[in-house]
Amino acid sequence: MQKLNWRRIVLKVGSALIAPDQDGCRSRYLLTIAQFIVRCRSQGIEVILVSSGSVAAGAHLFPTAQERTVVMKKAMAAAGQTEMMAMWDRFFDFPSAQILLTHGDLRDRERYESIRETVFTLLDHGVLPIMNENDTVTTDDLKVGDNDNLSAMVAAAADADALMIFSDVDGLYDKNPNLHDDAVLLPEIKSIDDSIYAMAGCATSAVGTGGMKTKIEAAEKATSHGITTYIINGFKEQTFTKLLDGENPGTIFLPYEKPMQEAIHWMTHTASEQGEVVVAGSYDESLEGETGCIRGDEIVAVHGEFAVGDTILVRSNDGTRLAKATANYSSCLLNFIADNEQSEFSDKMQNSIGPVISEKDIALLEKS
Ligand SMILES: Nc1ncnc2c1ncn2[C@@H]1O[C@H](COP(=O)(O)OP(=O)(O)O)[C@@H](O)[C@H]1O
Ligand SMILES: N[C@@H](CCC(=O)OP(=O)(O)O)C(=O)O
Repeated sequence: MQKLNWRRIVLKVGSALIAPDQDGCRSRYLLTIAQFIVRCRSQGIEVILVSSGSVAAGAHLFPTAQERTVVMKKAMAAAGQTEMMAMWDRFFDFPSAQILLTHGDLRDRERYESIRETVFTLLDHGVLPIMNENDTVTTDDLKVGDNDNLSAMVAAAADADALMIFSDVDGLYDKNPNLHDDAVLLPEIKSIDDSIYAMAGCATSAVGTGGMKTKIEAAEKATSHGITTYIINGFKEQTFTKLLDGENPGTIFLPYEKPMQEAIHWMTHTASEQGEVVVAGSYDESLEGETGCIRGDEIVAVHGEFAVGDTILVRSNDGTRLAKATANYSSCLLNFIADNEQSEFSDKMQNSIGPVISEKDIALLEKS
């Protein structure tokens, strides 16, 4: 067998593979995935598993449930997660560890660093991290909402070389293959633009969450961090043989040639802004020329409440999203600077505190 040149990979397993009959966990497909994990580890490849399926796995424990309300799904997830972890654990003769998280954890830089450190420590000690969204505690504001995007955030946090999204189709087709007989499989995607998103339809399986759209979003997040991304069929054994032979069994999304630096990637794709600073200048005037230099007299308005170190959105007054950045000032102080007519005051502040946003903590956004 040829030696694969991945150092660390993230595998994302969809609900349909965990509970194909929607009647509790089944080992039918997981056994092959588990064998793949064992083979990768025996070649020295570090593996992180993102496993969906807690709701699908737990549903059978609530036979009298009339409807799948949000609260009912949370209860199913809480109960199903235990069954699912027990199932995974049975396959391995090495330890595994459960990490449940939300977007609230990933978008907070301190908690994000803590997740990274824990994952690296587990890997250093040969423990398999198994991750999922913490469905029981999520709210609309706190959740990632789908494990495709979550797995891409995890892959970026873990500095993985490859992200493999195992689904119930062979890869990305030019249209939904479950609805169109003439759909064509696309083996390689060099760059992701609107035409790629236009191919994605919704999930047609009973248990899937995001369909192809969230998988393309995940591929965009991961490839922009230099992570090769696969969408592949987890139901077929030959998928795993091909992967181990170094072949492409589905769709491969090629990584950016110039990947974003880790902190900028986190700010662009994982952090969400706590507030907004509206500036008078245009994109080029405010940010491209002297990156990070926003003068106090350029600030038109400050929206939301944020503290030093929070992520903010910089927007021009024509509505264009210019950048995401780490705030060096609180919203309270920036409001004061914006309201103060005398520019000497803001100059004095900036001379002592520094620029409103710093050059190293700024992610320029597309003009949108
Ligand atoms: N262009 C497309 N190519 C492939 N599958 C597509 C496409 N558009 C929509 N789909 C649907 O996406 C489904 C996979 O997504 P989903 O059901 O969320 O799976 P998972 O549980 O693996 O995340 C496929 O079964 C298919 O019905
Ligand atoms: N956190 C949820 C999974 C949500 C999800 O993204 O599901 P899927 O589309 O099957 O990957 C669960 O464990 O049921």
